[in-house]
Amino acid sequence: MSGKVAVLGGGSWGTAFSIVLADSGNDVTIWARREEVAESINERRENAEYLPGIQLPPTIKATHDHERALVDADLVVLAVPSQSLRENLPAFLPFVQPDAVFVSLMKGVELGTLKRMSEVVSEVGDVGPSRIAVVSGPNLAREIARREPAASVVACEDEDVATILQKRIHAPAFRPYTSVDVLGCELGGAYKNVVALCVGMAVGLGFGDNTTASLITRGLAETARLAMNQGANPLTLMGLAGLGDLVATCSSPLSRNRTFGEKLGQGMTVDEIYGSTRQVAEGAKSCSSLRALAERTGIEAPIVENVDEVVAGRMSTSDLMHSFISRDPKAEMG
Ligand SMILES: NC(=O)C1=CN([C@@H]2O[C@H](COP(=O)(O)OP(=O)(O)OC[C@H]3O[C@@H](n4cnc5c(N)ncnc54)[C@H](O)[C@@H]3O)[C@@H](O)[C@H]2O)C=CC1
Ligand SMILES: O=C(CO)COP(=O)(O)O
Repeated sequence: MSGKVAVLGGGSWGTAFSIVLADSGNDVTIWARREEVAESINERRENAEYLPGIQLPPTIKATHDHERALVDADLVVLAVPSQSLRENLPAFLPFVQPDAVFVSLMKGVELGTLKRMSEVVSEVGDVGPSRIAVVSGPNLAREIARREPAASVVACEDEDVATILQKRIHAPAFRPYTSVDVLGCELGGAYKNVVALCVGMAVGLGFGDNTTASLITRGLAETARLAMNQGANPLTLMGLAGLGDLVATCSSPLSRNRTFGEKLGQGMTVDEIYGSTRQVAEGAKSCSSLRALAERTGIEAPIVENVDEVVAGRMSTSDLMHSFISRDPKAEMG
C-alpha cells in the first residue's frame, strides 16, 4: 500500500520517518521551514543539519513551499515542534486534500490550552477523529534513520484507519502496531520527555542506575495516573508508546530531553542550553502544561511539578532529587 505523503517538518524525526515511509513504498515530500534544509536534502541526499551522515533514498524530495509538498498528498504527517503547531496549521490547511488523514508525530502538550496535538489539529482544522492519527513509540530518530529494527504504535480512534495506516508505514525495519487509544499514546509520549529530563538531571549530578530506575518507574506510575484520569487505557501506558518510549528516551544519550536534563544537572542554565542547540526538547515546555493538567484534575504529579520548577529556575537539580526522597511516605501502589 503506498501513495503520496507530505511530511511537514524537516527536522530529525520528520526526516527519519520519511525514510520509513519511503522504505514502505510511499512517495514522500518533506516541507522544510528553511530553504537550505530542503536544498541539502535534494542536492546532497542528506539532511546535513538534523541527520548528518545519513544517506536519504532518492524517492524522498524536499521543498520550502508547503503548497508543493501538499499537492495530491493523502497523508499529511505533522513533525514540527508541538508549541508551533497552532501557528503553522493555518498556512497548511488550505492546501490539504479534503479526505487526507493527518498523522501526528509530535510529543507535547500545548502551553496555555493544555491540548494534545490531535486536539489542536481537530480544533484548528475542524477535522474529525477518523482523519487524525498518532505515531508514537521508542523511536529515536537516528536509530530509525540507520534502519535499526524498532516497533511503534499507530493510533486512530477509527480502527479501520489505523489498520490502513499500519500497512502504509510497515517497513523492513519498522513494525507498527495499531491502537485506538490516541489520548493514551499522546500523553505517554509527552510525559516520557519530562521524565527523561529528570533522569538526565540525575545523570548530570553523577547518580547511577538505582536513581535512574527509580525515576523511570515512578515516572511511569505518574504518567499512568494522569493518563488514566483523562481516559487512557492503562495497557497503553504499559506498551510501546508508554513504557517502551520511556525506557528508550530515559536510557539513550541520543535523547535531546535526557541530554537537556543532563546539562542542567551539570550546572548549565536553561538559556545556555537553548543557546547550544537548535533541536527541540519538548519536555522543557510540556513540563509546564502537564503540571497544569495534573493540577486542574487534582492528580499528584511530583516529577512534572519539580522538573517545571527547575526549568523555570526556581529550584536546583540537587534540591529536586532531595525533594523526591523526602516526600511524605506512602504505599507504592495507590
Ligand atoms: N527526534 C526524535 O527522535 C523524535 C522526535 N519526536 C517528536 O517529533 C517532533 C519533531 O521533532 P524533531 O523532528 O525531532 O525536532 P527537530 O528539532 O529535530 O526539528 C524540528 C523541525 O521543526 C522546524 N521548526 C522549528 N521551529 C518551528 C516553527 N516555529 N515552525 C515550523 N517549524 C519549526 C525546525 O526547523 C526543524 O525542521 C517533536 O514533537 C518530537 O518530540 C518523536 C519521535 C522521535
Ligand atoms: O521521542 C523520542 C524517542 O522516541 C525522541 O526523544 P528526544 O526528543 O528526547 O530525542
